[in-house]
Amino acid sequence: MATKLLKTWYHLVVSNFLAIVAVAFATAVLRKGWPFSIDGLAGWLHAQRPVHLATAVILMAAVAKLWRARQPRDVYLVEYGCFRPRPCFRAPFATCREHVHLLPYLLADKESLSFAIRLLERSGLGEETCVPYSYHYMPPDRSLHAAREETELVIFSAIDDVFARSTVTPADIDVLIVNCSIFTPTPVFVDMVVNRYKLRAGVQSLNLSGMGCGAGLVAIGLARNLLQVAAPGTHVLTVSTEILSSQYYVGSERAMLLPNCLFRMGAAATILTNTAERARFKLGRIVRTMTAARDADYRCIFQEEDDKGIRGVRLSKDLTATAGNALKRNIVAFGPLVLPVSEQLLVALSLLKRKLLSRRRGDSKVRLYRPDFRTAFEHFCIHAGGRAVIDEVQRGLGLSDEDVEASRMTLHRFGNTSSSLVLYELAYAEAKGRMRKGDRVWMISFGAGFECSCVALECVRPAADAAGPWADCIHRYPVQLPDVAI
Ligand SMILES: CC(C)(COP(=O)(O)OP(=O)(O)OC[C@H]1O[C@@H](n2cnc3c(N)ncnc32)[C@H](O)[C@@H]1OP(=O)(O)O)[C@@H](O)C(=O)NCCC(=O)NCCSC(=O)CC(=O)O
Repeated sequence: MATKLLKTWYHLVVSNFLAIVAVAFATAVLRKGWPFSIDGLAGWLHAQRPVHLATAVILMAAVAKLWRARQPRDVYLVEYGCFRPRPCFRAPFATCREHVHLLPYLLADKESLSFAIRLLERSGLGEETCVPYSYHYMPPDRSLHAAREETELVIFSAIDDVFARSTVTPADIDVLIVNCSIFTPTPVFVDMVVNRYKLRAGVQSLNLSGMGCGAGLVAIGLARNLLQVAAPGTHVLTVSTEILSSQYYVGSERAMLLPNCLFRMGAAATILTNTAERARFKLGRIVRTMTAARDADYRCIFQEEDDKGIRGVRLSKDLTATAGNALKRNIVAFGPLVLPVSEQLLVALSLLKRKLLSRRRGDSKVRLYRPDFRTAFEHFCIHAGGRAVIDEVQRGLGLSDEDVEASRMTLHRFGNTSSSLVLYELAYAEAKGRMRKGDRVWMISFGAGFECSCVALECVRPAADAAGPWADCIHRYPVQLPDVAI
């Protein structure tokens, strides 16, 4: 109790140190110079030549305007929308179990069969996650036609949702960014969207592919960069998805079977702009870290053919450790931008202590202080790549079960929907009514490459209702997750 109180006082004093010094200084100056005479000041101004006063005012106004113009514009999230799958797409465990028992290549390899079932049951996914129509066929329909059908369903639903929730119309969109990692048809996704919503001929469009689950935040970062220098009132529409139909792995290699168990259908769309009206969130700091220079990291999520020439995506067993390391590197840059001074001071002191002790005793094992990110954020949206990925981030950042609830529940309800996941998690916090004006959100994503992106948001206006992907089930969450420790 006493330690908690001490910590609160410490944060209060250190975080407001500059303000405290400024007030003390101003008081000292006032005490020395008091009493000021208004008449004296008026007299002094009167004694100046009017032309000098006017020049000074104009000069100050020009400098202020120039300074303001050189500042990057603030960027806002106007609204976001997510694809909500209908119950007919559900893939309960019983159906998955039955289906894998009907796949001849898995039947021939009993070990891989039981491995796939065991992983599914321990993955953190629930009974209501959804897969595209193509997966409900036996064997799965991996045709281009099926993939295109899935694409149109998920991305148009997400875009319809975001337009329905905001006053922005398709005619207002100036820039369009769509990301999908594995599947890239021709014409590409942006053309599909332009065609469907009849966007203006001059719309700038970008398609991001092959970047895995991290691409959703990469798209938001790209939109932010464009909006910071664009004319006021510019609107960017981003769409994040992963199309599964053509990617179902029909072999028996464990590391390549894992994506079949984890990935589920989903998509999310956001509208961003650079004026504050109509905004729901203000974008804060964004930091992206690439670790692809390390061979192991580069091959961590790898699309290739197995021994039998069957194409799939191999997920390395080291993925969670790789994600943890990438996040650590990211935090080195992100932390100082978002943490309060009081936390940064504690990190600096522990660094100093380690340096001194290692010099004196050769003891380099002094633990560094782990900053408390809960002093900087009220909500955490961690890419729910799998149960172990959330475990790793929770452990690494020292977060509580409540802090990672949105991630675990999203994995349970929707599965790993790839780059759209973090927006489903944001929707969870909003649907639960936990988001308040001024609340800060930390989004963390990982993606093939390997890379880690962090985005900070501040809530300007919470959602008016719980409509969205969680509308029909939020009352059942949080659910008790099965204990898989044994
Ligand atoms: C899959 C799990 C739920 C399984 O958890 P468990 O509690 O069962 O325990 P576990 O980790 O020991 O694994 C159980 C068994 O699976 C094996 N196993 C685990 N991961 C494996 C892998 N990648 N390749 C091959 N085998 C693997 C283990 O060796 C062990 O085998 P045995 O029992 O024989 O010893 C978890 O490991 C997990 O969440 N892993 C991370 C999943 C992941 O990579 N997600 C990221 C997706 S990519 C992404 O999201 C980003 C992107 O696409 O860009």
